[in-house]
Amino acid sequence: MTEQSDVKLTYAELVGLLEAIFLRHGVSGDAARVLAANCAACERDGSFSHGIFRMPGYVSTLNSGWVDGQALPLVEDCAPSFVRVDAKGGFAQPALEAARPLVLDKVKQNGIAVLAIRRSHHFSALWPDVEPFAEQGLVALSFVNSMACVVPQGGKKALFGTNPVAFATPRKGRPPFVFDQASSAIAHGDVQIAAREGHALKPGQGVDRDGQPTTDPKAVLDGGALLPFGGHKGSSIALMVEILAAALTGGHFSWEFDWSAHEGAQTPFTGQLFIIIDPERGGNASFEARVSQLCDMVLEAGQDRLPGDRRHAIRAVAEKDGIPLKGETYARLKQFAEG
Ligand SMILES: NC(=O)C1=CN([C@@H]2O[C@H](COP(=O)(O)OP(=O)(O)OC[C@H]3O[C@@H](n4cnc5c(N)ncnc54)[C@H](OP(=O)(O)O)[C@@H]3O)[C@@H](O)[C@H]2O)C=CC1
Ligand SMILES: O=C([O-])C1=[NH+]CCC1
Repeated sequence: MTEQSDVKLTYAELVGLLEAIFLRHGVSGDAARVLAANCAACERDGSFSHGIFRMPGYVSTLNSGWVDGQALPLVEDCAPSFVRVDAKGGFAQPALEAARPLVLDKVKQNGIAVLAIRRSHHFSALWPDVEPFAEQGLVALSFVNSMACVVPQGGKKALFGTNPVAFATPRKGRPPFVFDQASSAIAHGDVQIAAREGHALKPGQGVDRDGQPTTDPKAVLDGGALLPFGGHKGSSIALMVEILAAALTGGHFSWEFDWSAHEGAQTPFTGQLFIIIDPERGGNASFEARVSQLCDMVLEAGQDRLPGDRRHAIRAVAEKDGIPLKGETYARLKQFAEG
């Protein structure tokens, strides 16, 4: 195999390579492990806008000093069902890991827990944050805001982030049902990929720097903005995410942080909120079976597939054959890890 030929890595091999990159660029051992597993899982599952495509952005952000890879999250037990974490300018996922035992304990005791993370950087997909809760039999919701690049419905100024919402629930006999979606018409990562690959956007996804509708991803990235999905409805969801992920947690709104002094910085410095529920407290012993039944009914009613089906199909192939990487991408990752 030459450096330039395509390669296939196991999940463990990809995690190891990404972990070496994070460590090489100043991230603590605990955080490097969490971030590498997160990013490798995105690549394995075909979440390509948040898999290894993001590694140059992680590296340039770490090199810029914008994020603290060594931050030690401070976990605060503030009420019977409320946990707060100050991520102290580090990444959100290690903050979640630091809080997880206390959150699970509170859900067990009280049936529900809210986890509010502030002063955190989130640069990934949300589904890896919620899916593990559902694998433990819990229902989980999460909200994270990002960087101002979405204009409110009918507006002229980018104010909201692309602000995704993720939901996960266990279901009987199958992997959890999970959806994870931006509140913009398209995620910023997919606009970057479209620009790189020379694809046009769909009408209604973005505007140029003069506020005129455009399908040119470069015009969106060069001073333009994205639109909320579904007009005023997506706009309200984006607004709600700002309230839950930033106002409620004590993090920055998407328009509030200033990274201009950190050339190469790409990770939004905001907040993240989780709501975790024990469905057993609903008193319905057949909850998981009811969810499965509902999912079947949706397919029977004519929907092509359910959210998560694409990811699980790609994951199954990756688990059998390995995670495919282009040779040049693999070579670049090795350079990041070694050079
Ligand atoms: N950290 C951050 O600040 C941000 C992160 N993001 C991330 O970007 C990623 C992409 O977001 P977005 O572009 O909105 O995602 P998509 O529109 O691609 O997918 C959204 C959800 O809908 C499902 N889905 C897609 N197509 C169909 C279909 N035809 N039928 C049924 N279900 C379908 C997906 O499942 P499946 O995965 O199986 O295709 C997924 O759960 C997300 O993971 C999000 O968390 C976005 C914005 C900001
Ligand atoms: O794709 C996206 O919109 C983003 N991903 C990380 C920050 C914003």
